[in-house]
Amino acid sequence: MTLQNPPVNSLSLDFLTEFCSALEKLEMDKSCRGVILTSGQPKVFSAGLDIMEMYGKSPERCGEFWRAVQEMWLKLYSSNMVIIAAINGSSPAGGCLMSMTCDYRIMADNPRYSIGLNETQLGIVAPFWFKETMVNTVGHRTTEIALQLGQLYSPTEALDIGLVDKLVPEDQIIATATQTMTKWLAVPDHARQITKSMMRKPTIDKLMSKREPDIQNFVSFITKDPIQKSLGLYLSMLKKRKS
Ligand SMILES: CCCCCCCCCCC/C=C/C(=O)SCCNC(=O)CCNC(=O)[C@H](O)C(C)(C)COP(=O)(O)OP(=O)(O)OC[C@H]1O[C@@H](n2cnc3c(N)ncnc32)[C@H](O)[C@@H]1OP(=O)(O)O
Repeated sequence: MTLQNPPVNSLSLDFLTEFCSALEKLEMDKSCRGVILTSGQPKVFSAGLDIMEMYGKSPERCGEFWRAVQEMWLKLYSSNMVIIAAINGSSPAGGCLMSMTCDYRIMADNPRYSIGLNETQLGIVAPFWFKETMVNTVGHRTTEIALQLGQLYSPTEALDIGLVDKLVPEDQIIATATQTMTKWLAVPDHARQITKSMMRKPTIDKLMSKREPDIQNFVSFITKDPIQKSLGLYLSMLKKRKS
């Protein structure tokens, strides 16, 4: 699957809806046992959640957006397929979350790229299921530091902490992902799928049982004046940096 939402693959409501529907089709297709997730945009895997979906929007619209974010995470994290992330660009916040739901992460070895959950840098807070996905990936202590600082890691740093599994030159990323997929698909599906589910079920069940309160939490948090102000400042910083 190639992410194509120019310029930076930000995760808008429409894009998330389209993504989930495409993933569901693959999940139901018995001939599809694995997916390589990559970006069709230069330099960026995904810029994370579309900040415009959280800025100046009605509570109803924010709730609809958050349900779509939950759906994307649930579909990816609980997929029966082998999902390999070929991270061919920067992957902050929601982009990092998306990468962490995959079974294996291969990143392009380019020091200009970065990956991490940088929410606190925007004045917002990564919800419990973002946090738990990271704990499940790199452990508790590393997550505590990463989340409080809103740390973005270079590919080499990400490899050191286990946030990605392998670094390769960018032009070898798909070939490496394909070789890796062959190895993963050599394991009998049922045994691998049960094992994957055993590892991830507690985190998935926790969000499933708290979906509505999590949406309400998000809406009440994101629509608060000081949070809207922080997002506005961050957006103007992004635009200014460009000029
Ligand atoms: C008590 C607890 C309660 C908890 C309740 C929940 C709380 C809320 C949780 C919310 C979780 C949020 C998760 C997120 O994912 S937030 C998004 C974070 N993303 C970022 O910080 C990335 C920002 N972008 C960048 O750093 C760069 O754009 C990037 C490195 C990705 C690419 O750089 P590049 O130089 O190639 O491109 P530009 O910066 O020039 O960007 C091009 C245009 O795209 C716009 N842009 C970029 N990122 C976003 C985005 N995420 N959303 C919307 N728009 C984005 C950028 O402004 C440029 O626009 P213009 O061309 O119009 O200037």
